[in-house]
Amino acid sequence: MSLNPLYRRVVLKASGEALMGEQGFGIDVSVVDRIAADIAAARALGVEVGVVIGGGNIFRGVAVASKGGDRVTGDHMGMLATVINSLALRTSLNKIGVDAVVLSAIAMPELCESFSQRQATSYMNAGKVVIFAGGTGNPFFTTDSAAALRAAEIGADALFKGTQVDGVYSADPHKNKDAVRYERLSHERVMREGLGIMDTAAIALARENNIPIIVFSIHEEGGFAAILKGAGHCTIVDNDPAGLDAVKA
Ligand SMILES: Nc1ncnc2c1ncn2[C@@H]1O[C@H](COP(=O)(O)OP(=O)(O)O)[C@@H](O)[C@H]1O
Ligand SMILES: O=c1ccn([C@@H]2O[C@H](COP(=O)(O)OP(=O)(O)O)[C@@H](O)[C@H]2O)c(=O)[nH]1
Repeated sequence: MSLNPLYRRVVLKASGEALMGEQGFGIDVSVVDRIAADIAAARALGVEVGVVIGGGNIFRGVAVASKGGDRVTGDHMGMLATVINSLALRTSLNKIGVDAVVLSAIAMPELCESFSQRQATSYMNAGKVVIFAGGTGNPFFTTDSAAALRAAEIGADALFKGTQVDGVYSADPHKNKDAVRYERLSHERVMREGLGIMDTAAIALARENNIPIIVFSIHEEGGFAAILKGAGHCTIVDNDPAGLDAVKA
């Protein structure tokens, strides 16, 4: 049976902040369970899925630095937060019968395996959901950059950014109610206009490796699989082969 998803292998970047639900901090298990169900639906289409989760629901290094603390230690704490979130997602996936493994950029063998490109590729070939924990393993980076990096390393066809908003806008829609949503635009334009949906390092890495970025709302139940079937609501950021540069919704 061919289900013909748009992409064969993808990396999903799931917002850390989304995991806290209405609580304002930490992990709301019902939200993690729902994201796990969305990943299961993507797997059911035959798509190989790698996942990077943020840590903003628990800790961000910049928050320490802004109060005069040590940025590097703060970033270490942020990376640990992504491991906590990754373990929560693995639990939710296993609970519904999805085979999932956590590979961490920071070695912590009692909790999970360490990341290597070879091991990650081998698990993905075997149909496991691979959760990339610990970001890039380096301070001064973000989980968006980690997602772009892992997508390049495992040869993903697309990077899905599941975030708080339903696409890329002409300005931050949380700050500007007149912002217009794009249907499609180039990596180059996102960088040129400083559209703050993802950090520039992540966009640049995706552009250099010709990886499209699909920006969609992580809060939309079933949104991930719907986009994979060509039906969902999102913005596609790609290398603009048609020379369109940007198409407004
Ligand atoms: N041009 C833009 N289009 C869409 N969102 C934007 C834009 N500029 C800034 N944002 C903001 O970026 C946020 C997502 O970025 P980020 O902090 O990386 O979230 P996440 O927690 O999902 O990783 C959105 O919630 C939105 O408020
Ligand atoms: O490669 C990385 C990835 C993450 N972080 C730290 O982990 C925190 C949580 O990640 P992020 O802010 O990307 O999470 P999200 O915004 O998706 O919740 C960051 O603020 C950084 O402090 C880091 O130092 N290096």
